[in-house]
Amino acid sequence: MPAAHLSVDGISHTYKRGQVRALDNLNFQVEPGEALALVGRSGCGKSTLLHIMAGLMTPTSGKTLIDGRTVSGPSPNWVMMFQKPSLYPWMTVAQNVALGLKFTGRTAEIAKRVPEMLELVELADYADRNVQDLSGGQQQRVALARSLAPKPEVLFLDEPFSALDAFTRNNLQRDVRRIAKELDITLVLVTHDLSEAIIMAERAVVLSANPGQISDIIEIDLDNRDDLRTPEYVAARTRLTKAYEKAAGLDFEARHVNASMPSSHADKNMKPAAADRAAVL
Ligand SMILES: Nc1ncnc2c1ncn2[C@@H]1O[C@H](COP(=O)(O)OP(=O)(O)OP(=O)(O)O)[C@@H](O)[C@H]1O
Repeated sequence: MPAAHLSVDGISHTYKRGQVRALDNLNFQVEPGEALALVGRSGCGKSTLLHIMAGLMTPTSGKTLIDGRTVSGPSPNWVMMFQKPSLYPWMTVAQNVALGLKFTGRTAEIAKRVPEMLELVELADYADRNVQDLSGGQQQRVALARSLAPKPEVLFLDEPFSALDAFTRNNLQRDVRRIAKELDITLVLVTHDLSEAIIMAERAVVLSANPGQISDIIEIDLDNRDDLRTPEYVAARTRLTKAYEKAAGLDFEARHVNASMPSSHADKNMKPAAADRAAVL
């Protein structure tokens, strides 16, 4: 099946009966097979938008179209991965991966598809292990295999790697991008981490907050996503950082506060703008 095209058409969303304006009239397209990142400061509406796009929430107004069909709820054709992989601890790796197919009534495909998926996420030797015995990164790979087994057209990622160490996170970012390209899956990813957006996505939608609006859409045109020292990477990083700062309304004081503060203290006792700056770095 060819990759899906997404269209976000005039999406607005409010919470608390209109008291919180989370999103205001968002319009953009995601091309078939494209990987698109949603970035912006905390509270700008990234998760709200992703949940709406995946059919897990109904917007106050507007709609998402996937290949011309209005998204009105969850579907096996578009799947979401979260920060914490929700695996069944009493089941083996293979059984967890099979669940995606079981839930969609495709049990006949399990015998062929599960080993294929485990191969893809480099866990072929772990099929009979209990998921509890796996590392956080390996568990996220199991969740990925489970999501991909029913051959979705779109994969939504809500900061799925943020709980992992830098090395594991880096490997997964590259592997998920590679797998999405191999399987011709359209990818939409929410991230706080601008490096993650650059490694994984061809474009980033940068949101400003209160209410969430599109501040910029940045092209990330890189030939080589493995080497983070190339001039292209540095240029993309600079463009995205500037767009993020503009959208977040970060000022000189925020930079100063952050520059004098160890990163382990970045979230505590810090003004919101400074905490955002920490997220950029
Ligand atoms: N259930 C809710 N009820 C009321 N307000 C909410 C609810 N969920 C989110 N909001 C508000 O909507 C706005 C957008 O929230 P959202 O979680 O989508 O932002 P975000 O960019 O994903 O934030 P973060 O990066 O911190 O996860 C924020 O002002 C938030 O406080």
